[in-house]
Amino acid sequence: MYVGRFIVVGPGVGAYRVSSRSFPNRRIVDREGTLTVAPTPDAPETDNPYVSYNCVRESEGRAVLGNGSHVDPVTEKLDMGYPARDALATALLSLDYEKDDYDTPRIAGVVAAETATVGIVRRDALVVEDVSEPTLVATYEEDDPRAFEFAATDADAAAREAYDLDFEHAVCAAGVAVDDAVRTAVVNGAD
Ligand SMILES: NC(=O)c1ncn([C@@H]2O[C@H](COP(=O)(O)O)[C@@H](O)[C@H]2O)c1NC=O
Repeated sequence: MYVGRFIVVGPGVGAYRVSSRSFPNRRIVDREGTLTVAPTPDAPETDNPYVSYNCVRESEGRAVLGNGSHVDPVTEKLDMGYPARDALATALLSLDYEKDDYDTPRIAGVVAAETATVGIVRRDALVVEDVSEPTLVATYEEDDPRAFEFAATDADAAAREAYDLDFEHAVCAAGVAVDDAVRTAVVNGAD
């Protein structure tokens, strides 16, 4: 099954995977703790505004994950002191779903050591909820957050598990683990 981009978030652990039919020539680059989805050097030029963005950022001991430019305002709202629910709701609603051929939803999560919050804005809904166990939400098909079996407890394992999940067209994945610090890891398919 093809679900496009997806996140899995739960207290203390999270992952984000880029799956892509249309733009497979991409990778995740680690720039001092901010993880950025970027084209590989051999990628064809594109004017699609939705395929390069920060997919993981850190805010005061929490990790923010998501599939587009909304990751930045979610992080900035957290920095300002907004609760995770409000940071997600504000940023997702203001940017809304992507204005592409698929009305692609924006998905995001905030992972703290003991808590996690997941969000999606689709054409028909804005959903933001606190979750107490690993929870999946994706851009297509799996676009209602649901509890999801996810064994990883550290960042490397989370990135690997997300990359290896049985959804089509894996491109690259990021993992996060949060306890007294935020740790990140990356798996790039091209490596
Ligand atoms: N975040 C991403 O990495 C991303 N990659 C592709 N998209 C959007 O989704 C559309 C469909 O892409 P695909 O056929 O690869 O699933 C693209 O035209 C683009 O507008 C993205 N936007 C949201 O997921």
